[in-house]
Amino acid sequence: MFDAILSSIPEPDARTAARCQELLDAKTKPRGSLGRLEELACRFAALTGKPVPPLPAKAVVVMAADHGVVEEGVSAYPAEVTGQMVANFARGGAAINVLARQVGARVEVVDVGVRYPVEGLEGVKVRRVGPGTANFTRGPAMTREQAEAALAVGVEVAQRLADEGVGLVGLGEMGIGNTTASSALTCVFTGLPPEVVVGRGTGVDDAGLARKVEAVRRGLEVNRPEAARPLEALAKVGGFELAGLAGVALGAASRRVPVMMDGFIASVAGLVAARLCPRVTPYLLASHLSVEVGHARVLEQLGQRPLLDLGLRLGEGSGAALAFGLVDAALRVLHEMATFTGAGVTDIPPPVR
Ligand SMILES: O=C(O)c1ccc[n+]([C@@H]2O[C@H](COP(=O)([O-])O)[C@@H](O)[C@H]2O)c1
Ligand SMILES: Cc1cc2nc[nH]c2cc1C
Repeated sequence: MFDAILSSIPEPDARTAARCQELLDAKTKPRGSLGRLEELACRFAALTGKPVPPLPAKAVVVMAADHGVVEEGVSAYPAEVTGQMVANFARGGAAINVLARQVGARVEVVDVGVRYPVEGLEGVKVRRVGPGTANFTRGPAMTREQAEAALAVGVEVAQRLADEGVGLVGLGEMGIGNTTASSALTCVFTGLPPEVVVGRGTGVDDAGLARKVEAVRRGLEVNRPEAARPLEALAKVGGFELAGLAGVALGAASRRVPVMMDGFIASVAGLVAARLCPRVTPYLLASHLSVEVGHARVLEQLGQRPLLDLGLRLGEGSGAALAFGLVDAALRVLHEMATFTGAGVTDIPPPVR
């Protein structure tokens, strides 16, 4: 089903990136002095195929779903909060609504499997694959068909956004219990044990942390997910929002749209997409480093360095929205800064290559 999408993801264009770097080197600044902003501009050039990419229209996709594993006492909050927060997103009152307004990004909220939904919300796309996943300590979280259906929702949302002119997509999520599912997937794809990967999520105490480690350990023992079978692993110990966001990454990359990951959960979704289709990897940008301990391990696997380190552990796409501001800054430099020649500033000769 995904073969056509997977083979249609274009490779980044190194020559366009080199042209972008030449243009940056002609700007009135010591060479390389805008550091990672220069890298970011060149990455956009490589991905979009344009040496001076236009400032992109931006969207954060917030996928929401629930997790059967919450029965094991792994979150500081009850499952009801997932649906209640979806209502908050719909009213524009959540952190992501505020941070998206700050950078002029739209927020697309998708219910891919909320257990206790608030019905009749305006602006929420309802694409429920199930009423939350099953408890993965007792068997698979979902069927392979459900994993594929949730992936397809994400692909469809991302491709529609691209058709509407969106040129940068952020991955956001909401799902009580989803740091437990994300930890299980991190164990699968890194080979690390649960004690190293599991963190406190919304803020569980020491007893909650111990229950979480044990739930991940049992989930791996009961389901035996394998890194070499990423779709099965996603079905066995993943979540509907994780699958949906992996689909968003694939759909965006298929349209040459860069993807800004958020914290731990959104980055695990990025890692799932990369394992399903390695060609997506260069499209994945790391916005920030979450407090959640497993996040650094996931970014290591993706070969990504986060742009920001603000002590965030919220999710919702909050860090992605904040990093959108850096993308605009990097691209504005390309568009608006004067050159040495234009401004009559003395440059040093370029190195002989
Ligand atoms: O983005 C992160 O790194 C992050 C770290 C910890 C918690 N969260 C958010 O908190 C919820 C999951 O936490 P928990 O404890 O219920 O597994 C979910 O809605 C996430 O958006 C998000
Ligand atoms: C209130 C609340 C808001 C959130 N946003 C993302 N995850 C969340 C978890 C809780 C508990």
